[in-house]
Amino acid sequence: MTPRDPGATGRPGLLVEELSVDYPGRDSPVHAVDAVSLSVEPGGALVLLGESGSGKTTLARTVLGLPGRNARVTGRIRLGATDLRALTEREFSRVRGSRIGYVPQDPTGSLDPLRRIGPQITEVLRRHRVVTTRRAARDAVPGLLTTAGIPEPERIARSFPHELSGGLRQRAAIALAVACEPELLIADEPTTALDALVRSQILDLFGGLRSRHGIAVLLVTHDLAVARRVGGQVAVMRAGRIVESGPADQVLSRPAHHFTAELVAARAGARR
Ligand SMILES: Nc1ncnc2c1ncn2[C@@H]1O[C@H](COP(=O)(O)OP(=O)(O)OP(=O)(O)O)[C@@H](O)[C@H]1O
Repeated sequence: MTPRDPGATGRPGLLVEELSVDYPGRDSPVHAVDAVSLSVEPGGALVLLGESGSGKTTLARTVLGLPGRNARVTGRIRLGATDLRALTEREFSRVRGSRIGYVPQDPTGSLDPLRRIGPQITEVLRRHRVVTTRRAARDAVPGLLTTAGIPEPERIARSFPHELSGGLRQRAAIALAVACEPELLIADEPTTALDALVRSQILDLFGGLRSRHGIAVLLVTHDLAVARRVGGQVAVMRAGRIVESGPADQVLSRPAHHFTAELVAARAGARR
């Protein structure tokens, strides 16, 4: 991957304005996301922090263009100069994987269990025309696996997902997500299934992708420790709304909103 100057465009990588997502409910609509505005600049990180059901995943999936068929979406979403809400489904499928990478909680959600890691990456590179020949795609694989912190990339490229540890599988999923050098990487609870050491290593990897490649990271978590480790900005969500946002160390050390204070206190209580 080539380094990109994080501030080169001088404009926010991702800009979300007044975004609302409703689903039909039994009696009245469910306001899963309610008039949310946020931005993530190139090379920056925004952690969406909140309890289960607060709307984090719905927000992330809507930015990915996958809010669900029954969703009613209003508001604006821009990536660089592109109005994502104006794209057709066909146009959006070209943006996903090339300009927006996605890392799910469970890497088996993005890796094909029946194919070796290497061919999965070459297929993405060729589908999005990052390279034109099979040979060039194959040559790019070890470097991409190395970028994702994978040792022995040639051996891993020949492995099937089930032959890898959970941490290596998640790294392979990250390599797949950043293969086309996206401007934005969306990660939804990417470390929940991993042990503490591997979790820290993966979160540090996101830091490297930000600083060295200028990728903007939008990370969804319910875990305060993850938000602290990622650093950057935090937006605390509750019932579809952002109740507080700002630099992670500030928001998590000196919360201004009582709900954030409760989250911090609950975490401190759980550690005692
Ligand atoms: N496709 C859907 N149809 C109907 N309601 C939905 C749909 N997707 C999400 N919701 C509702 O939207 C609200 C927000 O859910 P969402 O999954 O975004 O929260 P979350 O903060 O990501 O929680 P979790 O961490 O448990 O995934 C919930 O009330 C959920 O039931």
